Amino acid sequence: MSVLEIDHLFKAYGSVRALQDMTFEVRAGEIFGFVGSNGAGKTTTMRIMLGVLAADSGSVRWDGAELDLDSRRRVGYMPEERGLYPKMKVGEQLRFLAGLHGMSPADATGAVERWTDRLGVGDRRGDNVEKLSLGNQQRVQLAAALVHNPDVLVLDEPFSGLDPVAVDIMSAVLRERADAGVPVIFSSHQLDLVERLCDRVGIVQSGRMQAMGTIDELRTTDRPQWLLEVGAEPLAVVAAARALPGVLAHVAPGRTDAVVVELSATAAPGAEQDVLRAALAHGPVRGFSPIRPSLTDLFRDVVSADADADAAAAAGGADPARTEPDRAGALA
Ligand SMILES: Nc1ncnc2c1ncn2[C@@H]1O[C@H](COP(=O)(O)OP(=O)(O)OP(=O)(O)O)[C@@H](O)[C@H]1O
Repeated sequence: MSVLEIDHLFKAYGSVRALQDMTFEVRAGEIFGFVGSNGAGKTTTMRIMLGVLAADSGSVRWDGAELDLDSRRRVGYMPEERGLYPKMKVGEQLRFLAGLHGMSPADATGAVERWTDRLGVGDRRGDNVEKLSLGNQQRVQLAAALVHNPDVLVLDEPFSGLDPVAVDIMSAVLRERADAGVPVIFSSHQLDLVERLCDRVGIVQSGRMQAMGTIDELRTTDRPQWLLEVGAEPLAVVAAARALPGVLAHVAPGRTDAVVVELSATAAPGAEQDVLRAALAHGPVRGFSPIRPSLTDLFRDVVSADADADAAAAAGGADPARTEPDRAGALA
């Protein structure tokens, strides 16, 4: 299967270490969400993937071969800073870009019509780009990334500033391209959208891939939590749960009728059922369900773990070139 491999990229801008061993892969047919705090290194990685920027070391490979000038023509790229000529007509500009990617004028015209119609800007083909709203310019920018039917799609924040209808159109287009076998990678700060749309997600921080996997894999933890909704007396239930080996419990924050139960590694298999039985012995149980962290929760965990590691390094205790947190290695 074809794979886009980002392999041990390092990049510094003067004293700023933007990428420090950035490594991950995007498989054919998957949508990969690239998330991270501001300044984490997403744009730098994408620019290196496109050859717009040179890495200090490391490589980017597609199908096992290092990306070169020729193979990069088969990549559709949507740069963060956008790259349209404001005073050029939408249709003319897209045909020009398609031509640069080697399409014949007839094929280019057909593709431009198809994509502008699909993205809802077909009636703006005769307008200068600068006359379009920012959201519509962004739709044109996506058309520019798609017009030459690329084998790989790399999109830097394609969803920022789009209205909900445009988000739906863009999401459907990305899913369609992935289903056609194209690896799709995009960066975004809209984590709900990433959670909904992506097959796998990579969370970057300080120029490294800190956690990677499907949302379900990222949620997997050796300390599963459950929410136990009880009629009354949550403290009695907390005490009963804590009496079981390896079980931690506390009243759910902001609630007077619910208990958070956490099973540590020393809890017996199926200990949650023992907790349930213990709670039922105290009164009715209205709900009992696993707590599934959102991508936003997972993201916060990664970022705060990184901040803690930085603080430890600053205090002189830890190796600044620390190893990656647990999730990264386990799920990469
Ligand atoms: N041209 C440049 N010159 C100097 N430093 C730069 C340059 N471009 C990026 N950086 C720095 O490199 C680091 C990574 O930046 P990058 O733009 O890759 O992050 P990002 O994850 O895309 O952030 P954002 O989510 O804000 O777009 C940051 O510390 C940034 O300030």
